[in-house]
Amino acid sequence: MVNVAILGFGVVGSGVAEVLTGNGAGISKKADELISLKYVLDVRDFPDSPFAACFVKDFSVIEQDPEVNVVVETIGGVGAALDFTERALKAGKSVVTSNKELVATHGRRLLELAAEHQAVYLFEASVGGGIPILRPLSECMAANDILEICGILNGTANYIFTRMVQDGIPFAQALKGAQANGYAEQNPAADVEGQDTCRKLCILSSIAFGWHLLPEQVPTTGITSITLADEAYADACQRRIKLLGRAIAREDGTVCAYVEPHFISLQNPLAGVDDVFNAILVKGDATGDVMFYGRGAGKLPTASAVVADVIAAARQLERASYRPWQPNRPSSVVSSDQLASQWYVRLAEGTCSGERLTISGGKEGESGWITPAMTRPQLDQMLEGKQVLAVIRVLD
Ligand SMILES: NC(=O)C1=CN([C@@H]2O[C@H](COP(=O)(O)OP(=O)(O)OC[C@H]3O[C@@H](n4cnc5c(N)ncnc54)[C@H](OP(=O)(O)O)[C@@H]3O)[C@@H](O)[C@H]2O)C=CC1
Ligand SMILES: N[C@@H](CC=O)C(=O)O
Repeated sequence: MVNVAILGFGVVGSGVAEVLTGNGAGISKKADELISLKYVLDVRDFPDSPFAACFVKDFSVIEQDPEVNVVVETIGGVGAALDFTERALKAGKSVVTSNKELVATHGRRLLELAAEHQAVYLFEASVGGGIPILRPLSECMAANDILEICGILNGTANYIFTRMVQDGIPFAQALKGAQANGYAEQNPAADVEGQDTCRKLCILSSIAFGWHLLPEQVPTTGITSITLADEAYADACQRRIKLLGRAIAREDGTVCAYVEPHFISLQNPLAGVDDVFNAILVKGDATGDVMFYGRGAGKLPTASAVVADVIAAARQLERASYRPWQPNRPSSVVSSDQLASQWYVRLAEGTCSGERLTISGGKEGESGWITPAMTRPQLDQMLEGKQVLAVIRVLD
């Protein structure tokens, strides 16, 4: 019998309770064990919940109960979530989480702590919501050297772009829709300013390259400055705007990782990824491109990934875990400034070298451009003295 405790009964935690109990018979069969929900911990009260009898307020009840084998952490952040995770692992309980902030910053140490206490630490739901990505990357692609990871990794940002383009609604209104659907972080700044994508890119890179890439090493630009005018210029040159996390392995062993919105051509498979969907292109030296696609956020898709990890933890405690990755290598990270590409530029007035884009109903004097390929420092030099309204990297 495997007893589960859920920490944090929000969007994901309540979904985990629903899936665990709703699909209970099948789940227990797949785990070769009866899996039972014993506790739910939350700061709030949920008297009307069907799980009301499971609620506790004090984590030590869970920590000290020898019958609890698996703890699901769906609180988020690096405060109480870190404290409870460490205490659960030290008590020999396996921990399953959707908390990418915690994994991206403390994942290496928590994997080591789990191994020291014969427990496992699993976090499939921390990247790509319901998309199976971490285990396939770590196991099914293990024979490859990973050359590049490039993905739409934030459901909220992608939902916002889709609503802006398809419904013509402004950014703030589209963000409200993402929040109403339970896609956004508690503080949605992490979604729209790119940190959430950055954290997921760090987790993917740490697994792919075998050493801990830290969020502070990844230059990150979000989507808050993107307007309907930029979307119109993207449309005018048969491109879509998408927020991408990219990590490129270079021949000298260094990695160039960054998060930025991109103008991507309609031929790129990522261009057609809309709404809350995420997609991750992984290029292996043997496989070439492999694409992972599915719902990147939301209650039940994310709960699906969490519960799959609960089953993995129940089935094969000693084999389910990721190998702790190596410590960070500060000298192995190179700046995206070195990466040449074409750029979309929107100017308040004047001209710029490259192809001029035309939209109907644009503001007087304003113009959009696709420049020749160059690095960001070269672009900044070219634009010196001009009134620049937007700059977005192009990826064809
Ligand atoms: N929503 C999604 O689609 C996805 C979310 N994630 C990640 O999963 C995690 C949870 O996200 P989500 O469910 O959306 O977040 P929610 O804010 O909906 O849920 C978190 C819950 O934990 C409660 N909580 C806060 N502090 C404590 C504490 N100290 N002890 C017990 N409970 C506490 C919160 O209460 P209160 O509200 O009162 O603060 C809330 O009920 C985050 O790390 C998020 O990034 C990952 C993939 C998808
Ligand atoms: N806020 C996140 C939730 C899933 O990780 C997102 O929108 O992708």
